[in-house]
Amino acid sequence: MENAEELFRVAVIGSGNWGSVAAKLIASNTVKQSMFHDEVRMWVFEETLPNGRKLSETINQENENVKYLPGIKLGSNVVADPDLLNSVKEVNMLVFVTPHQFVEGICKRLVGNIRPDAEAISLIKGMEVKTEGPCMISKLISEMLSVNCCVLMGANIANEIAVEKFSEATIGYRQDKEAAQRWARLFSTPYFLVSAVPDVEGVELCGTLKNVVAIAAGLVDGLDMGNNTKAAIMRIGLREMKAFSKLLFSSVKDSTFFESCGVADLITTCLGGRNRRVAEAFARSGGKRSFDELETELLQGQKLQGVSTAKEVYEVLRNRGWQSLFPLFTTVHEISIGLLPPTAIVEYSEHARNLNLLQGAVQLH
Ligand SMILES: NC(=O)c1ccc[n+]([C@@H]2O[C@H](COP(=O)([O-])OP(=O)(O)OC[C@H]3O[C@@H](n4cnc5c(N)ncnc54)[C@H](O)[C@@H]3O)[C@@H](O)[C@H]2O)c1
Ligand SMILES: O=P(O)(O)OC[C@H](O)CO
Repeated sequence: MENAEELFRVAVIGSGNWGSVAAKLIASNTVKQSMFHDEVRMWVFEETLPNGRKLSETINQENENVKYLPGIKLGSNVVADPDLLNSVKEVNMLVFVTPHQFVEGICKRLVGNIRPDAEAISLIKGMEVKTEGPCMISKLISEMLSVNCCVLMGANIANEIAVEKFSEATIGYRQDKEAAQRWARLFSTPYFLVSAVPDVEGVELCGTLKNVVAIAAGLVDGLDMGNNTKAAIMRIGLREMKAFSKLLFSSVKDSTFFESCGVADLITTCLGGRNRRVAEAFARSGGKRSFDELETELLQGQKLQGVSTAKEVYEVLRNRGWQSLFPLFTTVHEISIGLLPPTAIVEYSEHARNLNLLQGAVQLH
């Protein structure tokens, strides 16, 4: 902070389903806590609604995101703004919450246009794959904008938090514990319990990779395989999440997988998430309808992260010759591009062999 008495000003960059709930959570705190400026700006990727009105105008008039979070009041101190650069003016706490595929473009526009003392947090579950290797979204934000970037992930189906049902979340931070505590103060409410761990990569990889496992869980639902099969998929998936994370970053801690961002998010997403839902419909179509088509039909503008993340993970596996070590991740991608039928997710003989390999290759216990 340039001036010790200056209040922290927050902007939420993104206004989808989770972005809108994040704005609501934050707005309920900024009005109560004197360290924060009351107003919360929310950048809106502008669109015209079927009634001809602009989404941002409607949000400001009705205090509701009628497209991505209908029926929920955001708080009168949330101000929607379709102008990205204006939305971050004077802001020193930037909350990134868009589908991961749009972040790089957004950051390019923000370069040179944010406060030098700004700090960031990413609620985005996903990664990018560059020629030099995988790049987590928090690192992309941090490097492009020269800001410290924490992450917040957890068992957080947005529609449930919107109606204030109790849930937990995990902040991952690198060194700046004070910043992590400030983020925790900004997000915590009696129904949204936030804790912080010094493991950015572990927290972010949990949130990212569980979306691939959720696609697998949706496939077994669509094949009517039952609960035992789904539990097996979740167990194998968790094991691959942990092995992949530790191979990429030796600093990732085992304990992170027992936080909300780990096993809890995996469970909620595999039971009730959008990735699961669309994958179920894909399997029920026998793989004949594409994920893109089903996403458009079922989610009405909301975005899946699991299919693109499976592709990104697959690229990493292929580049490093690790495919046979990660049969579930590999199979999800090959099913999603039509190389294998949906039933391949439960053809286990090869998986079992490969899981033994995995145990030998990676220190799992
Ligand atoms: N929805 C949830 O329950 C939930 C919970 C936790 C984390 N997340 C994560 O939060 C992130 C954001 O998800 P969400 O649910 O808020 O979004 P969403 O899927 O509901 O909405 C899609 C958003 O993308 C915007 N968009 C479309 N095209 C764009 C473009 N070209 N450039 C920029 N924006 C564009 C839309 O306007 C909309 O705001 C994702 O990484 C997701 O995995 C979601
Ligand atoms: O609806 P999904 O599958 O995008 O998952 C939502 C959240 O990530 C659950 O924590």
